[in-house]
Amino acid sequence: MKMMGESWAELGSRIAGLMFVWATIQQFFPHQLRAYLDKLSDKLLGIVYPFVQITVHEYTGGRRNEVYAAIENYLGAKSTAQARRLKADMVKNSKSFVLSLDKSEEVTDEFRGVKLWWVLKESVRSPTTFSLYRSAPDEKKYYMLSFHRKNRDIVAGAYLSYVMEEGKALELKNRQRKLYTNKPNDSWGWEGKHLWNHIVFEHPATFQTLAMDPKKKQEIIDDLIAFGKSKEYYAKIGKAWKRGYLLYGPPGTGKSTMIAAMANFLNYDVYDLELTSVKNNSDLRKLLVDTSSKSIIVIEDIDCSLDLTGKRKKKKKGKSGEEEQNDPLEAKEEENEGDDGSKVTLSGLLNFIDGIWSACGPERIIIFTTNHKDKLDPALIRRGRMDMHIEMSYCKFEAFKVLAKNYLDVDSHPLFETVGRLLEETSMSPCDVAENLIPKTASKEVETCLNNLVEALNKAKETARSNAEKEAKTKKVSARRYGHWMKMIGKLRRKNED
Ligand SMILES: Nc1ncnc2c1ncn2[C@@H]1O[C@H](COP(=O)(O)OP(=O)(O)OP(=O)(O)O)[C@@H](O)[C@H]1O
Repeated sequence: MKMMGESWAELGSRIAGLMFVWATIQQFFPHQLRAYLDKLSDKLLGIVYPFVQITVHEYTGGRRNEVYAAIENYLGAKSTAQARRLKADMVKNSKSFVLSLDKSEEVTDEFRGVKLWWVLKESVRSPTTFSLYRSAPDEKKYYMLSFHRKNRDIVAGAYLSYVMEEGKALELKNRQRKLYTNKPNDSWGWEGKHLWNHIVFEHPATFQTLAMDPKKKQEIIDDLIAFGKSKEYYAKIGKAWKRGYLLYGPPGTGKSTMIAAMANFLNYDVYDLELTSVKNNSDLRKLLVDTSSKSIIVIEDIDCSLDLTGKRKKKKKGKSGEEEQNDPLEAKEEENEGDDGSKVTLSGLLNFIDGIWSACGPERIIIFTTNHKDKLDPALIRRGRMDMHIEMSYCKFEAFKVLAKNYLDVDSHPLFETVGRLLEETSMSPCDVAENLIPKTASKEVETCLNNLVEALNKAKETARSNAEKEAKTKKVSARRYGHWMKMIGKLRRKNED
């Protein structure tokens, strides 16, 4: 049995054939009669066949058509529910196989009350065409969309854009994400291409498994959601669509885990930029330009990557005490060279974040991590550059509950109260808490694991107390010595005065 759209498509092609014959015969009619017959045939055609068809071919100009790929994705979900015959393919860069319509299958769609029919068609490529596009296969596949001509505007305008957007979003959702690391400059490819190595990004961290204060976590999630939806807003205010996050806190508090959770949440790629292997500001710019949108660019331990503090050139004081401009050449040299031999400078990095080059692709996030926020130049982390400063702190009770759920699959236990009290009395990173929750023996009993943690927390508390005592003692001794020396100096002064 023929389907609705397919029958219309067939009827359409038959009518097209008739129209061709009609057009050939018309050549022999006088001019006035031809114009009249043209009008008449248009009217007749409108009555017999009120449908319009749009075809989208898989290959155009020898390349795979992006629109075709988007339609394939868009129809994939609908096809699963409607079509009798489906095709399963493993698509490049996709994490799962993709279901799509098989040949001559039809899918019905509805958009703002308008009914539409999609059919996948296939014809054999003619030998001449094939020789032109050797990379394309023998079969010529195309989607045919049929709809009533009264809906022409809505389909050509809103519907097709909607299909493209949805198809691209689905492609993004199904694709395999990547973790990029920058190659050393001497192994960059021809014409400065292939500047990054990549592997598949498969980090399991999510916001659900991230141990931190739930209120703070929700704030970050809300911020990310708002960012993802702010395309129009950024365009309206005339700012590049990007956002900066500074993650700071002691080692093992989850800064890297947070980045992985963010990337998984947004479905973004991650570019892990190792600043110490970047030769100069110009290479830094090239690396930035070679990143894609929907990505997170990370510079971990920014304070250790380069000595970025105080690199900004201060203006020299002139004799009059007024500030003078530096010699332009000297300024340029100093601008281009750091103290540690590396030539990436603070100003280069600032340009990287918010210079004109940083707007070369939309929807990007830049993250810096550090264990020492106070060591960073304020210019680098001021609001607007690093829009949100996120402190990753030592483990408190709320964060512990997440870890207990992750590692022991428990929501409560009589020992929770003791753990909560001890976490208030001592500082232990989530990394160390997690480490102590992992069963050390064959026994995987919750009680044993929690007791291990209590023991570790008591030990940490004791170590902290004795360290504090030692420090206080050292300070007391220093103060005594200081008093003694001050007395001696006083005595000598008095003697000299006498
Ligand atoms: N907040 C957290 N939530 C869940 N797991 C955590 C958290 N913090 C640390 N961990 C665990 O500890 C390990 C180390 O944490 P992570 O590397 O994210 O810390 P970091 O702050 O980036 O440390 P560093 O400053 O040393 O790079 C992670 O693999 C994770 O298993």
